[in-house]
Amino acid sequence: MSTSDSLNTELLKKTPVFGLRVWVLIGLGVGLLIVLILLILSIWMTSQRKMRRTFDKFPLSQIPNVSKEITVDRVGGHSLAQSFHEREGPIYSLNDKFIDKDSGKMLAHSMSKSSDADNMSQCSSIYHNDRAGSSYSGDEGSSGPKMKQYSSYGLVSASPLVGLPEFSHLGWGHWFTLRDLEYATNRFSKENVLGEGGYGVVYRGHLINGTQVAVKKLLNNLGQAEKEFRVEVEAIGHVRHKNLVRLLGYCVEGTHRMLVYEYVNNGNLEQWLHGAMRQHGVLTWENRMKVILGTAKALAYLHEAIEPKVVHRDIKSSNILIDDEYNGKVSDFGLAKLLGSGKSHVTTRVMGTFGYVAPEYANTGLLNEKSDVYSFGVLLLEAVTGRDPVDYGRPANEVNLVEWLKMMVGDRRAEEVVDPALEVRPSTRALKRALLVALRCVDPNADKRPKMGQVVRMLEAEEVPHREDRRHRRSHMSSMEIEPLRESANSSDMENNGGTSEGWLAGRSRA
Ligand SMILES: Nc1ncnc2c1ncn2[C@@H]1O[C@H](COP(=O)(O)OP(=O)(O)OP(=O)(O)O)[C@@H](O)[C@H]1O
Repeated sequence: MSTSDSLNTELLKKTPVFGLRVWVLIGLGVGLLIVLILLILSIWMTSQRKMRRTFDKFPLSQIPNVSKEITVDRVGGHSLAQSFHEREGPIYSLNDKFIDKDSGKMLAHSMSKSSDADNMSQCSSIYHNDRAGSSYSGDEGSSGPKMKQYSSYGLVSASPLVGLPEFSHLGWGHWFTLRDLEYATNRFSKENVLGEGGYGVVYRGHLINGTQVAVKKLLNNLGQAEKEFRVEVEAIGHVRHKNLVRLLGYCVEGTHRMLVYEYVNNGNLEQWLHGAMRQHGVLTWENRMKVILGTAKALAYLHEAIEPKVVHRDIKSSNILIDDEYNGKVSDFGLAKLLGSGKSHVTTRVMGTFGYVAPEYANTGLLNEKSDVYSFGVLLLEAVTGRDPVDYGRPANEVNLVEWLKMMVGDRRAEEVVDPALEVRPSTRALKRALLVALRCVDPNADKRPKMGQVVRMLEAEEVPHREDRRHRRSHMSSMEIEPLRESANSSDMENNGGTSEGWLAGRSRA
């Protein structure tokens, strides 16, 4: 028998497997193998595609660190940073750039100069320099941009990702579509409403990657041009600090204007002092001071560390959000400007909130960062006393918190102003320090109020020295810190009440 005949015979033999012949079994085996290979291939390809899509869509934690390659072009022989430094900017011009004053590095550049800023299908973005742990190392001496897509202003134009949400892979934020945010907030459901303020309704949301966010749906009757809105949001979005609520992105679609913020999960100071969060217990003195100090640092940053400086205009307890470690985070900064001051309903917003507004701002509309300092002083008094800045439920001489406080200090009754809800009272020294700072901040004379940087230093000072250390104290706490207090006390109502805060703060008893 030939070999092929014997092979045929072998193939035709029946096997114990369902009596199938050998050749049928071999065929089945090969077929199964092919199907298996195809299956594995398709699973692999699908997972690859998914991964790419997730990355494209929400790379919040995966922004590639390419800032080292950023170059800052020179304009007329000057670096941009230098030329911005040389220019005296207005208080808050969002079409301008933010610069870290210490380093002179550019924090942000508005997208208004982008050649394709008008093109909705493109996402222009900007780069930032986070003060803490910056990875920016722009080579200012470089003769030209290293990456093609940078315009000569250092702007980045991300390539259009047709059909996918835009994101700025070098900069701070995301351009969300209305659909993204509808999905995140369950179609802006009532259950997700966190609250409503003068600017619009705030919703809790979850992005597709699980990130919790707060979506502020702005009142859409502002008629603000799309480009202008985006320019301003992008400028605000770059101002970053541990104690400022982070803006993650925004949405501009039709008449919709939305801002997407990091979600801060532990209520706001107003709720802790007077409202919903009280059921979680009383905010301890230490946590109150932690929140206050964080707020002071954020304001010092806005006023003193960036150029042009930012005046918040609406410092109040409901704008101080609190995280689960009791860090205070200032929200709504820049919104008054963002939404434009010319619009009628915004006018009241620009004027801040009753009880917190500095007298000169309320009277004349004159605005500078010292108005924020005043509001901060009121906030501090609110935290110390647990009282509302204005409370018509109280006797006439107690309605206005600042006036009442001055009266109490003047009457040597400062120990009585502490929030009675506090289970553990602060030490006299800690109380003195807080009141000293607050009284200086609410000085009727704006020029005499300290800068926020000074406020931070005063709050951080280990302790207010004893009376016996007074000589020493002059060097410890600079005269800058003591003298204005005496003057402020003299110029304030306290004098009429027979005493000065400095007298009390120095531990003197009334003769
Ligand atoms: N990023 C956020 N994370 C968590 N909650 C937030 C966030 N932003 C705002 N909220 C909450 O949403 C609610 C509404 O906030 P919003 O700032 O709009 O109003 P407001 O501060 O009460 O008033 P105003 O508009 O006058 O500032 C508040 O309870 C606030 O604590």
